[in-house]
Amino acid sequence: MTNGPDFTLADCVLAPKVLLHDHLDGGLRPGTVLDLARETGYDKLPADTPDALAEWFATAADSGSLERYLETFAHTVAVMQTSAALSRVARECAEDLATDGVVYAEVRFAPELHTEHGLTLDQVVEAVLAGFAEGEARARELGRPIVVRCLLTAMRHAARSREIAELAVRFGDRGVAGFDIAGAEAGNPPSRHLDAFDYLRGQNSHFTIHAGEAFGLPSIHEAVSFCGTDRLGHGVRMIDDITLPPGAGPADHSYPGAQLGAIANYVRDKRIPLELCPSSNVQTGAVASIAEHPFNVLAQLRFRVTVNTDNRLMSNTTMSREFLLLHEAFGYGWADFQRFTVNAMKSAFLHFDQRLEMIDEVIKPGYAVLMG
Ligand SMILES: O=c1[nH]cnc2c1ncn2[C@H]1C[C@H](O)[C@@H](CO)O1
Ligand SMILES: [Zn+2]
Repeated sequence: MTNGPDFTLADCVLAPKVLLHDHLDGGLRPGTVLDLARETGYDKLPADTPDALAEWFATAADSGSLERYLETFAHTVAVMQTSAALSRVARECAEDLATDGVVYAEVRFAPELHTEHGLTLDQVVEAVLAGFAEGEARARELGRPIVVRCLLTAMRHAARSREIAELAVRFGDRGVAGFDIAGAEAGNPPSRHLDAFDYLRGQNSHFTIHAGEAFGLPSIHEAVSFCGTDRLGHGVRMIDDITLPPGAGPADHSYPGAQLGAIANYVRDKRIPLELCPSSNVQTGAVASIAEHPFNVLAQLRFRVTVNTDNRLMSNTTMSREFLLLHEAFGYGWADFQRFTVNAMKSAFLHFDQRLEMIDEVIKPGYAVLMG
């Protein structure tokens, strides 16, 4: 790997970044959670100042279990039940990502979780799209242009995936780029939702599936081979299908002699993107630490790795911070980050010409300046 100069967080902010895996209900500003709770009469928040609330989310999510990590979303989802709240959260999300130097983002959320106060699924999606459009406009005014698309998530323990898939297709020309399945992985295999995936394939639509996060290879195998996913949400457990030679470690950067099993070979051969989320994986216990994250092995073995935040509030993180953590753990330089960013842009649910334009007009020129 390129051992670049020592980076600061500010350097990482300057790099153009592409974010494919970020949850809208996992990225609220703490102050906004408090404002919205006050406005809607939600009185169950565990803290009453932005700092204390930020601290609570980060600590509670740091649980070592995906199930307990997911419990923290009760508070954010509770305050995202009106059109005004959804639009505000989406607008601030676009602004925050743009300020962090993200140039293209696909932000996901589950419409079915936002109908408790009577909104229809269509109204939920319309409110979020309006917020993203406002945020994009403000970012443009501030000279930090960003393109934001959304992915509609269906919860894997529920039974509304076909309906949400149809919603995604219906909004396909209005800013919804694809579909996703999320929630507690164990006991809820992706093949439960084959009907939705078959429908999406029939519509030539794109989807990603959370797989290989809390649960291992069988989940990845189903997502890839039975469901035909375009990308893997996390996919970090892909490492379970790779045998490294004895003694191989982070210092041995090229991992010669690594043996790939059938699933790992298939995912790499087909260039199926891995939406890796380093900090989130540490919090849910999928990996022990950033230094022990398989990111580097997978990158060295030329899987199509991408860097993502998952939930900025729960992980108290940003894309720039994830870059910095990877730099500190593995010594990545700008050439590496350009590769991961181009990987992500190639994997976006946009048309080919749009992806190419972002790579040629925004990403490569941005890194050329940094490497200059
Ligand atoms: O990392 C995750 N794995 C599985 N499900 C997740 C993850 N992060 C967020 N979610 C769930 C909780 C949210 O309410 C839902 C929609 O964004 O997706
Ligand atoms: Zn996720």
